[in-house]
Formats: sequence, C-alpha cells, structure tokens
Amino acid sequence: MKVTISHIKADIGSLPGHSTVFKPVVDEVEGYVKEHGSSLLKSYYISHVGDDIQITMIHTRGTDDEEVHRLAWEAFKAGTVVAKKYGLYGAGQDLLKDSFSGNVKGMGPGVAEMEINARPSEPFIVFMMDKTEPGAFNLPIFRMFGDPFNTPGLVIDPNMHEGFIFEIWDIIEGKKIKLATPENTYDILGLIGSKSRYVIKRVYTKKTHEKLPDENVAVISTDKLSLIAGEYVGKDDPAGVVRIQSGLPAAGEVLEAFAHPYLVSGWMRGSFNGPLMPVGMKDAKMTRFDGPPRVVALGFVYKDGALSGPVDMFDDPAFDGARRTAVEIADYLRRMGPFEPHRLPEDDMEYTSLPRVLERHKSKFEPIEDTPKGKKVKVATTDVD
Ligand SMILES: O=P(O)(O)OC[C@H]1O[C@](O)(COP(=O)(O)O)[C@@H](O)[C@@H]1O
Ligand SMILES: [Mg+2]
Repeated sequence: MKVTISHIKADIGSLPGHSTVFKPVVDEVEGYVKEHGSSLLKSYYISHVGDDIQITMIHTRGTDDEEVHRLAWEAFKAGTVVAKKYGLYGAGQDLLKDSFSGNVKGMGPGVAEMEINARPSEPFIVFMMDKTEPGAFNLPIFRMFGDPFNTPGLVIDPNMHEGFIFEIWDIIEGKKIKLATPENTYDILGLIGSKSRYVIKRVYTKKTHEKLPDENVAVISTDKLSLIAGEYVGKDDPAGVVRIQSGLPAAGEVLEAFAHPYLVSGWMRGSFNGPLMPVGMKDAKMTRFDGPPRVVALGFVYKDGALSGPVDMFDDPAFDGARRTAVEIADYLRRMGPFEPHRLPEDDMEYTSLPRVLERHKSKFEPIEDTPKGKKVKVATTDVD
C-alpha cells in the first residue's frame, strides 16, 4: 500500500523573541488541521521545536499534493491570525507570499515528504532542527547511511552491506546528482562537506532503486528562505524523515549520529557556528545566544492509516553527555564574539543582514598602491606517475 509522509513546518510567530512557540497558536494550527484535514489525511501529528511549528501528515495523495499543501498553508495562516492578536514576534514570518499557489515550496514553509510502499511494520523518525540550515543534516545522514563506525549494520547486516544512494542538491545553482556508497564515499564527502551549498536531499536503497526509483528511505527539507526572499528572513530551520529497521539503519544507529554535537551554521541571527544539541521536547526552546541550535527526534510507527507514537527519542539521560559537550563547546565559542570561525565566513554572511551594515562604508575604501591585488587562485594539481 502506497502512503505519503508529508512533513511541513514554519515559524509563524514566537515568544519572547525567537525562543519558542505559543500554545494558543499551536492549538489554532492543530484545530485547523483537525477540522479541515479529515477528508484528506489518514493521520497527523503537530509538534514544535524552538519557534517552528511542525505538521507531520500521513495520506495517500502523493508528494506535492495541492490540497495537502494548501491545508498546511491555511493552518499556518490561521495560526498567524492568533500570533498577531497576541503581538507575537515575527508573526507570519515564514509565509513569504500573500496567497497560496498550488504548492508551499518556494513560499516559505519547509517541506520534507516521501511517497513509500509501507512495509508491514513501518517505523520512522522525524528529526526537527531549529536555528540552523538544511546542510546541518549532511553529517548525521551520511553517518547513518554511509559510515560503518556509526552504523555497524553496514558491515554486519547483509541487507545493508551493498550500501545506499545519496541524492545531493546544489542549492545555489539548482542542480542535483546521485552518488552511491561505498564506491563514491570520498566524492560524496567532497561535496557535502560544503554544507551551505551541497545538501543531501534523499537517500535510496540500491536494492529497490532500479525497480522503484522514487522509493526513498530518508528525505530532508532543503528550502533556503534567503534564496526565496532575496534577503535574510531567519534561518532555514530544516526537518527530515528517516525510515528505520529491516535493511535500514536501526533506531539506535540513526540516533547515534547525533551523539557527538558537531558544529552547524545558524544560531544567533543565522550568522554563527555552534554545536547541535540533541534534546527532548521539554528542552526544545532556544535560550542562550538564541540557541544553541537544537534537534528533536520523534519516533513513529505507521500501520493501516494510523500513526502510533511519538516517542521523544532524545529525552533520555543517554544523551546527557552530548548535551554537556554542546554546552562546553558553546562556552568556548562564545568567547570569540564576532570573530570567525565562531562567526560564519564572509561568503555565508552575504545571506545575512551584514551587507546592509557594510554598504555605507563601501565608497570610502581607497586603493593601496604597489600592493598585489589578492584574487582567488586555483591550485594546480600535479600528475603522479
Ligand atoms: O532582527 P530581528 O527581527 O530581531 O531578528 C533576529 C532574529 O533572527 C533569528 O536569527 C531568527 O531565528 P529563526 O531562523 O529560528 O527564525 C534569531 O536568532 C534572531 O533573534
Ligand atoms: Mg526557527
């Protein structure tokens, strides 16, 4: 039986700054989905991380379905009315267009969706991040599906041993490529290490890919708000859906990818590198320096139209160590103030509000005589005999 998992999220207002959602707004979004979604959806779940409201929907209408996307859009619109009533900060922030036109893609909300042939037991985990960007998923998704030091199933389980296919998007030039592990491992890493440009969009199993080319096992939202709006309008806090078990990484293998709080771009004003802290829902609010960036994992099982769960997977003392390390890294980095590498490199700052500040000094720069002008050069590669 084919089903679609559609996860659509947006920041439509928060309090007191960009810390967390406001219950009456979440209730309004939930109420809208409940009232208007009954004929469209088999099941749904509303959650939130930081200032983003997250709608997980199960239906049989396929990806990019106009009515499902409209439902999410209108639910966010309804929530925005409540956010405005209470004067919440950034009310309606991610709804970048005035009216819905067929699909929420390119309109502000983030979307991660996949149409699957549901297995007899269909367990999956929804990961939701705040104060970071889609490329923050590159490292953990690679570790889950490509790194045997994270996922022993790649070595031990004959159903995983062949490896996986990664679909990688160049979100600056709008191009994509599929590369497979283990044979293209180094090339994949060569691309996805540049996480502000190359982002993993989907993962496929090799076994099913030829016969069922659309059947994916992981999908990430890759929407870049700044590229859509043409200016900085908050970060592009991403979400992802990862199917697990039975020939795929186990629940514990996908969670393990977050046990080391690696650095991601985002945090304060979308302009700083900071550690990604795995937290349970009770800690999914952004405080210190508007962060640190956080990730929540909700585990579900789908069967015959119904969703069981969720289980709040990072709400577990086993991740206390990761949280402690994240706080230590935050302490260390914060001492650098506005300096790189705590602050993002110059190229990434183009997508923030800094250019507007520096613009006023542009005409005051004077040439320095007799100084070679620096320009980026390509390093020649030497052929090895
Ligand atoms: O200039 P403003 O409107 O106060 O916005 C600054 C805010 O933007 C943010 O980068 C927005 O974060 P989000 O991407 O989660 O919306 C916050 O860190 C910061 O408080
Ligand atoms: Mg956010």
